Order: sequence, then structure tokens, then C-alpha cells
Amino acid sequence: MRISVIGCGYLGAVHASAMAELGHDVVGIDVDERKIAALAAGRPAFYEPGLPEILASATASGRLRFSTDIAAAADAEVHFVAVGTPQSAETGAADVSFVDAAFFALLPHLADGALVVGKSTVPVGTAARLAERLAAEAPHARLAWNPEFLREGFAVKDTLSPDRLVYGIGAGDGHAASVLDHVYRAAIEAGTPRIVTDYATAELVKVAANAFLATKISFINAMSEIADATGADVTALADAIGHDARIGRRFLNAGVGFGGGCLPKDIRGFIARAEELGLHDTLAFLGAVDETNLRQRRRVVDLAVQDLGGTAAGRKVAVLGVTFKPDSDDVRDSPALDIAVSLQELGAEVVVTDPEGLENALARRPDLRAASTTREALFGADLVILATEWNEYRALDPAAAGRLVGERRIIDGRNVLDPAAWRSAGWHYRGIGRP
Ligand SMILES: NC(=O)c1ccc[n+]([C@@H]2O[C@H](COP(=O)([O-])OP(=O)(O)OC[C@H]3O[C@@H](n4cnc5c(N)ncnc54)[C@H](O)[C@@H]3O)[C@@H](O)[C@H]2O)c1
Ligand SMILES: O=c1ccn([C@@H]2O[C@H](COP(=O)(O)OP(=O)(O)O[C@H]3O[C@H](CO)[C@@H](O)[C@H](O)[C@H]3O)[C@@H](O)[C@H]2O)c(=O)[nH]1
Repeated sequence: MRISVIGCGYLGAVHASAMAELGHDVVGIDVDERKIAALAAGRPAFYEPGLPEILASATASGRLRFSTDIAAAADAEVHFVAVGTPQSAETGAADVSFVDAAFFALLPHLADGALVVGKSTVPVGTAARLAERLAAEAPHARLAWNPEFLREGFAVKDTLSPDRLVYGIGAGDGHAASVLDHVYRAAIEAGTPRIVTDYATAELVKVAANAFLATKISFINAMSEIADATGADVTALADAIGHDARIGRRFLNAGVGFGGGCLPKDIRGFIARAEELGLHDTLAFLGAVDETNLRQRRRVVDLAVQDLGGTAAGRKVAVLGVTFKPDSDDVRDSPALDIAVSLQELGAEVVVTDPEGLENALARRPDLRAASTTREALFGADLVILATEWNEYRALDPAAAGRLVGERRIIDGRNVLDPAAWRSAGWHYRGIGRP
């Protein structure tokens, strides 16, 4: 099919490349000229495993083109809108102005029978509002909402083989569902479950899923604080409750908490939307989920100060990882970056390192000192904090690392190291909710 993808960030660039990989004829559109120039040259503007390969093959084959001009989308039968919906500073609500701008820019270019498909995460009610405008201004076109569930670091795989497909369609618009079936034929033939529903449900599925995941993480992080107060072990607790299939072990890893461009902003946006709907108490628990999450970062900073003997001033702290998760260069709302900045503000001489995230971290915090290798970061440190569980940090050899640092003290902010191995190599090891 002929497809356009409007907005080529973390979501859109992967979606456009994956659609071309499936054999569709795709044009990617973005207002950011630098991003488009890089993508057109076959170079992703960010780090995502597997993306360079499919982007390069699709651009070389001519199945994938990029443009800053929305008119280049005019030929497409299906238009995916994948622009950002960041958190508004004052209210916490999702800012849908980019979605509106992309949608209205697209309107005059819609061919007869074209299908506009929202992919961005939006407050419930957005699709119905846009569908009304479409009916008034381009009645020959239709709208569907098809939320995206990809995880950064697994974005290509998640797009090509999703867990499920959700289509929010207008009343009686079975044709929109069959067009989307055509787009996703490979996944459907492979047995991917598909849920066809109304706009509101589709919009809510997305934020409900992220709210549930965030709740699961804050639940286990709250347990980690109880474990710290009682000498219990939160990893054994997670293993034990996770064996109950109703609970499940995934997303029960305690640590510095969740970050990124999705979970934090999506729960805040969901709370704000419920408020707008007059449901003032309904999502109060998500406020607690957010607060518990932010408390984990503060707890790690407090533990660091404690381990340094009561003050961070003048002490050298190596922070391993700045991204919000491994296999991504994304530092949006990153707990690791927050911890590094907080310790620096307390007077510590912080050195950060990360395999892929340093450029983004320094763009946000040029005042941070960065080391390009783990070795350089560790050198002379009074305290090491493992903040993002990149494989390179999981595999650190405690004896070799011990020869580099000034003092053998480590806070394992992701509970991924073997406490016994580190302690027997002479380290003061501390996990999160681990005795
Ligand atoms: N990043 C993820 O893993 C992920 C996963 C699922 C859903 N989402 C949702 O997808 C949406 C996009 O997220 P993202 O992480 O890709 O954001 P992003 O900031 O990386 O990308 C958004 C892109 O949209 C472009 N843009 C803004 N206005 C535009 C316009 N009028 N026309 C064309 N391009 C425009 C920006 O230049 C930017 O490149 C959000 O709603 C997010 O919640 C993201
Ligand atoms: O047990 C866990 C699991 C995750 N995290 C943290 O939670 C955050 C989010 O992780 P993850 O969900 O894997 O990454 P995202 O790429 O942000 O993906 C989430 O957000 C996307 C955007 O909405 C959705 O599409 C995905 O389904 C949803 O998982 C990261 O900071 C992780 O370190 C934990 O602290 N403990």
C-alpha cells in the first residue's frame, strides 16, 4: 500500500521503516529538517537496535522516502500520525497541539478514500473530535486510531511482531478495519490478536496499559522500601509472587524507577484527563504511583550520601548509565540522569558514562562531566552507582573494577549484580530492597 508516516521520531522513524520492510511504499514526513536529512541518507537520528539495517535497505530500494513537505504525503492511501504528545508544563495534560497541527496540515492533501490513522498517545476524546472535523472538511476520507505499544530497545521487533493490534474505528466503518488488516497482513497471518473497537476504547487501551505497567513498577518499588526497613529481599519477593500467573514476574524489577518519554507523561496525562472528565478521585492512585516512582530517585541519592559518610561534597561519584533504560539513547525523564544531577547539586564530583546516551545527556545538562569509557568513569571513584542496566555494566568484573576506583563502594540501582561476588571482592555493595 502507499503509506505516509507523519512525525519521524522514536515511534515514526521505526514505523515508517518497518512498513517499508513489509513491502509497502512509504514516505516519512517531519518538520525537523536535520532529522529528515539524516533519515533520507539512511541514518537514524537516534539509537535503536535493528533500525539502521531496515532503514538502509528500505531507503536503498526506493520503498522509503523522506520529506519535510506534507504535500509529499498526498499520494498515500493510509496516513499514520506519529507526532509527539508531550506533557504540558502547567497541568500535566498531554499536549495535543502537534497532533492537531499535523492533522490540519494533512487535510488539504487527502486523496479520495484516504484513511488517517492516529498512532500518537492521546487523551480520550481526541479521535472523536478529529473525526468530526474530518467529516466536515474532508468527508471523502476516514479516521482510525491505532495505538502503538512498542518498547524502545525492541522497537523494530515490536512493530513487526506486535503483541496485539488495536483498531479504534468510527461507527460502522468496517472498511477502515479491512484497510488496516491489509497494512498489517504479515502480523495478522502470524496470529497477532486484533481488537476492533471504538475510538474511546482504543485511546484508553493505550494509557490504561501504561498506567498498569507503571503501577506494577511502583508497587515493587514500594515493596523495596519495606524490604530495606525489614531486612527482606525484594528480588526473592518478586520471584515468589511472580510465580503466581495472575501476577507474573515481568515488570517487577525494583530499582531507580521508571522514566522515558512514555510512562511518566502518560500517567500524568491520564490523571489530568480524568480531572477534566470530573472524575477527581478515580485516578488518585496514579498520583501515588508517580510519587513512589520519584521517591526511588531521591532514595538512591540519600543512600549515596549515607554511603559517603554523610556528605557528597567533594566526593567523586561514577554514575554508570544516563538513559532511562538500556539499548536506547533516550534520556527523557531518565532516573539515572536525575540522580547524577542531584548528586552534583549536592557538591559531588560526578562523572557519568553511557554507551549511547552521552550526547543527549550533555545536550540537556552540559554542566555534567562525562567519560567515554567505563574505565575512565570508575577511575578514582569514591562511590559507583549502576543506574542503567546496560549489559556492559551487568558484566563488570568486581576485582578489575576494584583496582580502578578509589573506594570500593557500589549502589546497584537496578539489582542486576551478584551481591556475594561484589562483597567477596571487597566491595561495600548495596542494592535496592536487598539485604
Ligand atoms: N517512543 C516510544 O517508544 C513510543 C511508543 C508508543 C507510543 N509513543 C507515542 O508516540 C508519539 C510520538 O512519540 P516519540 O517518542 O516518537 O516522540 P518524538 O519526540 O521522538 O517524535 C515526534 C516527532 O514529531 C515531529 N513533529 C512534530 N510536529 C510535527 C508536524 N506538525 N508534522 C510533522 N512532524 C511533526 C517532531 O519533529 C518529532 O520528530 C507520542 O504520542 C508518544 O506518546 C511513543
Ligand atoms: O521491571 C521493571 C521494568 C521497567 N522498568 C523501567 O520502566 C521504564 C519503562 O520501560 P519500558 O516499558 O520497557 O520502556 P518504554 O520504551 O518506555 O515502553 C513503554 O512505553 C511505551 C510508550 O508508550 C509503550 O509503547 C510500551 O508498551 C511501554 O512498555 C524504564 O525506565 C525501565 O527501566 C523498571 O524500573 N522495572
